[in-house]
Amino acid sequence: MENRIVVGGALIHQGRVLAARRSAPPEVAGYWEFPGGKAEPGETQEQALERELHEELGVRARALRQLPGQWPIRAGLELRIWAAELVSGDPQPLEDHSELRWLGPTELADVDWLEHDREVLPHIARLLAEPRP
Ligand SMILES: Nc1nc2c([nH]c(=O)n2[C@H]2C[C@H](O)[C@@H](COP(=O)(O)OP(=O)(O)OP(=O)(O)O)O2)c(=O)[nH]1
Repeated sequence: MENRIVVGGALIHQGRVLAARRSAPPEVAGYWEFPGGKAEPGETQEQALERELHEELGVRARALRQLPGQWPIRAGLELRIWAAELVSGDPQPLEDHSELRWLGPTELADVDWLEHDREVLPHIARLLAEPRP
């Protein structure tokens, strides 16, 4: 069976990134992640990410680029993390999350990330340091 991709979105807005605290399932509940989910068959990663961010947070977002790294989660499931930008809306924890936090460049280590997500934090720190238009 082909690997199914889980896309996590590092949603960036005004120099901060959104972290989301999972509410389920029990093995990951309480940990912080980049909101997202599984790509459906036929969907690109960008489409999956934009759909998931709309479903989970109620916002419109645009996928920007994939960050380095890919992590097997379990058999047949692999995580990729993308940078995304907020197009419109104010993120709300509509599904899967109990809490949301915008983190600035010096706050990235302030939440208890899922272990794979922790690995992309240096890339996120660099993105947040880029000058904004
Ligand atoms: N969404 C997301 N999942 C992550 C991240 N890091 C990480 O290890 N995971 C794991 C947790 C879950 O086991 C799996 C993703 O499942 P999910 O529950 O978000 O996917 P989904 O929304 O499509 O779920 P479902 O429709 O099948 O219920 O990947 C991350 O940054 N974002």
